[in-house]
Amino acid sequence: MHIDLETLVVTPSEMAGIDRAAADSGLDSFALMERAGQAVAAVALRHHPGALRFVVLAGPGNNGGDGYVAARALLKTGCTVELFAFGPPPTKGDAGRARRRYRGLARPFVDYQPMRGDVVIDALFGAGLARDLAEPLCAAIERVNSLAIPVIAIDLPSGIDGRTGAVRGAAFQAERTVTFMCRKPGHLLMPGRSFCGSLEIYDIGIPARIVSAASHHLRVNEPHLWRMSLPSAGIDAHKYGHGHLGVFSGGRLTTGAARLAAGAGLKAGAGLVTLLSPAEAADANAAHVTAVMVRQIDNLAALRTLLSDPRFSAFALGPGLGDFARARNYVLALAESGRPLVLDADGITAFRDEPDRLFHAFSDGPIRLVMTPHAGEFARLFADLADDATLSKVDRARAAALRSHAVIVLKGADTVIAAPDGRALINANAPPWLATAGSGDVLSGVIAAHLAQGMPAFEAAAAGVWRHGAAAAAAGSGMTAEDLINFLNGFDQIK
Ligand SMILES: NC(=O)C1=CN([C@@H]2O[C@H](COP(=O)(O)OP(=O)(O)OC[C@H]3O[C@@H](n4cnc5c(N)ncnc54)[C@H](O)[C@@H]3O)[C@@H](O)[C@H]2O)[C@H](O)CC1
Ligand SMILES: [K+]
Repeated sequence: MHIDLETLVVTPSEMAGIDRAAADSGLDSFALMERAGQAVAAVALRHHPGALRFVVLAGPGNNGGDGYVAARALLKTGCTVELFAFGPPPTKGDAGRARRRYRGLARPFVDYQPMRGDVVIDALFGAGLARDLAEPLCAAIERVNSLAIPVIAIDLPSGIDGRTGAVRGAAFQAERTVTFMCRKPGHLLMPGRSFCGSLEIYDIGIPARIVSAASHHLRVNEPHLWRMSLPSAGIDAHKYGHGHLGVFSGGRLTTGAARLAAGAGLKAGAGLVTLLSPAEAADANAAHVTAVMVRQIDNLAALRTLLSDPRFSAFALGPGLGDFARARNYVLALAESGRPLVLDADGITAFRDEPDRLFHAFSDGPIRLVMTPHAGEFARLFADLADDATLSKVDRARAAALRSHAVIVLKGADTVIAAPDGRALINANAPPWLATAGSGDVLSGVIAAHLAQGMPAFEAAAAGVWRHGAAAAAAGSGMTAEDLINFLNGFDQIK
């Protein structure tokens, strides 16, 4: 069986379990540290062959151990290396052994004076960072950052929490980060991701089956994880029609958001898309669309009539909707109808006073609700999860998915997609300029189009988030939400 470590993401505590399992299986743990440190030295030499001096900042744990190995390897090549040790130098275990094999000088950390021309190997803390950094660490890190000294971080930039991506006091702004076997959440979640520089993942020889057995269904969002669920995928193509997507429009002055979602839905592959518009906005909508259709829906009775047509295969509700009471009534009717639904923006906010009513409505049967909140909307439905500072973004999305029996797309530069069964993905293909007015409406439309074509909710959401990011990357900076729609690629072009 092929185990894919490329997309796997493991938390620091899972990684510690992996280390133990590797040792229990007879693997030489010092050999792992040797390979880790040697890999870092090789990266340093490859990228900085002309460094005036390599400065290894070594902490008291195994991250420091990797640093001693790297320092020894760099010394051996004739480079100038200085090592500054923070805290009690390791004496026991692999790190102690690595320290003893390093024959150079170890100076106290406080002696380090950052200088231009240095290349810093950051071996202070990795997976074992347990609390906020204090002085003199913070001041030294800030000084290195302010001098723009290139930093090669071992495993994680020191100060970045590997589980959450949070900055604990201060963190190195690394030029590159060398990690081992697979990524950690802190490499992908913000702000951690922005401190890592370019990330190199090095195989230090832990068998993939050991890594995978200790991991818990967290991955980076990549097409091969959902490609087989795409409507056009190979021999399954006949299973799916292209569906009919209904997108609810707001009132007279707030129709644009729904039109963006509808246009995106059509471009993303829904066979038919109809804007479901209140009377006051029907003319405005009709005047603006061509391939997208418009149908007047003014009340629950009209919606129920529409729902008696089985060809409507999915809905999107929320962008620009405005009227919360109407939103709640419609959502509950949609839930009853069994149709899949993307709930966004006002559709989410509409349930702020009674989230359980929403969750209850979708609590039975297969997952058919996808919610796409940004952090603020998330807090309206899941205040306790939003307030719990111990939770990572992944933990929050997972807990919310479980509670709501929905797929949660918790948006941001590091969008997390989570399912009630615990599967979770961190998205990493979105450029910063995707944060533009209307881009969330486009995302709703794309995901809803996938649902309309019969994709399961988790895959529909994951594919939607990825295609949305890819479209933004293709559109380039300065794009608008309309451009984003035009740059949505067909399924056949997803590599
Ligand atoms: N399989 C692997 O991935 C391998 C990883 N290696 C490296 O080992 C580290 C993790 O080592 P660990 O000893 O568990 O933790 P750290 O070295 O990161 O830190 C623990 C050390 O630091 C002290 N400490 C923690 N937080 C603070 C703080 N805020 N201020 C001061 N001191 C702090 C704590 O008390 C401990 O003493 C992993 O990242 C890899 O680099 C192996 O080398 C190869 C196998
Ligand atoms: K580090």
